[in-house]
Amino acid sequence: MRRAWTPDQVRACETPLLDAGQGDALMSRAAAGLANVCATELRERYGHVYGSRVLALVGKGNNGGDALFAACRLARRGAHVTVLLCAGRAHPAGLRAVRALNIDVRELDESDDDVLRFLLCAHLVIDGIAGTGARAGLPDRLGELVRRWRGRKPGRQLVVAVDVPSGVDAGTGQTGGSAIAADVTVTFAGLKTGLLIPPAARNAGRVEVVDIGLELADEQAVVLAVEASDVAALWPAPEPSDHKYSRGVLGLVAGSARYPGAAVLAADAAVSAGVGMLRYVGPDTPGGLIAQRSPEVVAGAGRVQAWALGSGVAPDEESQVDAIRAALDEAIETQLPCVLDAGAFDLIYGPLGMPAILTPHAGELATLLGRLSGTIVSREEIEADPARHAKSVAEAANAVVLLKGAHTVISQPAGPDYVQGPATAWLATAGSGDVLTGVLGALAATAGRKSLPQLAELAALGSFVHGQAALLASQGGPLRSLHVAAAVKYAVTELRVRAREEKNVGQWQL
Ligand SMILES: NC(=O)C1=CN([C@@H]2O[C@H](COP(=O)(O)OP(=O)(O)OC[C@H]3O[C@@H](n4cnc5c(N)ncnc54)[C@H](O)[C@@H]3O)[C@@H](O)[C@H]2O)[C@H](O)CC1
Ligand SMILES: [K+]
Repeated sequence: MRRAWTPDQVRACETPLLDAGQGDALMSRAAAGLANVCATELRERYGHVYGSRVLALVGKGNNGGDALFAACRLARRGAHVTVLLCAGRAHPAGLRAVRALNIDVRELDESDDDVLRFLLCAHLVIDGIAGTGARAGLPDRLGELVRRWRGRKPGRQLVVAVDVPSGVDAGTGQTGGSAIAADVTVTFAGLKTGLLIPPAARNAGRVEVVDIGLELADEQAVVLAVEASDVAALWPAPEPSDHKYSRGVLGLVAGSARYPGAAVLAADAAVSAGVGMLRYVGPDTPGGLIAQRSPEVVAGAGRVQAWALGSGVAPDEESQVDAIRAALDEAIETQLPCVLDAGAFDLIYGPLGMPAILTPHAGELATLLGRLSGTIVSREEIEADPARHAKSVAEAANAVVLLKGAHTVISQPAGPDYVQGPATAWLATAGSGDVLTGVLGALAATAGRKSLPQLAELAALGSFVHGQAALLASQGGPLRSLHVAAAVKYAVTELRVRAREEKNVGQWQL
């Protein structure tokens, strides 16, 4: 599991060490780790550190201090380093250290053209403008220069951000008018929440964590991300004694004559994800199509352990809307977990009475926000701060909210958020969401877990595996949702087999 902490949590952890006079030691470890990553990246991209042109953008705080000491280390290894002071002043000891090495130190009072020339000619730009002490957005002139640089940046140029890309809010993940877009972010002690949360997560590039001797407690992390090594342990696997009913039955109310495909895709995905049994509730079209493609599926209502409701159901499909309403009533009585999508959102007016995962995209989340809390927000506003808006709906609906997008944000009323990064942009195609509903439904039915924190973890797991299945289906090219549904089986299998091989254990032990 990837874990991230807020800047406040990191600072609280740092305070005792600073009080004990360890500040310089922390910065020196941070700078050493940063310089090592820079050197490795330079060698990989250009073959050498010696002779490479390095530009360090340096702000007035400790983030700039890290960049200055790292610049010294690179200069000692033969790099041609230029320091650009972006705020007039800078970390005093760091500045003394670069001056002692005769490193070229410039200020922002150079002309725009000169600054741009430095930016465009460097092999490597180190972004030490601001770190955890920063607000979103860069000051006006700097912001404008960074925008112009981004527009003309040479493809091979490397940008390494110190701790967080400058211009992003390290806590909330918001970006201001302009922000640095890094290839690599070298972060200290542990991930900051803004490195996982979109839109800032997009600016971070690959994130490398450098150990500087701070201990952040795993259980206090507030943003998590499921990764490949988690899947074997988290994916609900059958016991030798299981049968189809004990394994978990999913009820699916989805699709309509107008949108039959949604039901076919959700059903295919649920079967592919290894549900004990799937009961499809709905009209002959798409029922007949499902039966043709997945003969395992049983038609008609019956006992289930979870419901997946709403994909491909329009508000005027009365019989399907009634079936969703009946399923929700039953779920409230028996506390069955429900996965709600598309047409099911129209039936949500307040806190839900059963454990549920809602799977809106930004437009649907905006509608839900308006209905549940009277807040009018646009799709764009949601995309600028998805974690906050997902949390508002999670609280108002008392449910897990999985907000679909390139990054998937999973929020719950009380407990950590999860953010799953994009697997492949080819997943931006019709039917992706229906496949996800099927996967989540299968997980809810087979996991036997019902608390909202448990459902949030399942939602993150389902989202991650959905992405892995998309990678298998895509292989770097276009994909069909039907193939993503089929690939869910292979994604889970591959990750389980890999874990077994790594742990060298038998087939029932994971
Ligand atoms: N956590 C640790 O143990 C360590 C952290 N290190 C590094 O220190 C920074 C945090 O340093 P701090 O001095 O608190 O703040 P910043 O350098 O991030 O910001 C300083 C300064 O910048 C101005 N500012 C605010 N917003 C912006 C902006 N958007 N653009 C430009 N300038 C801005 C503001 O006036 C601030 O006061 C942490 O990230 C690490 O890199 C250590 O060195 C290692 C130990
Ligand atoms: K930075």
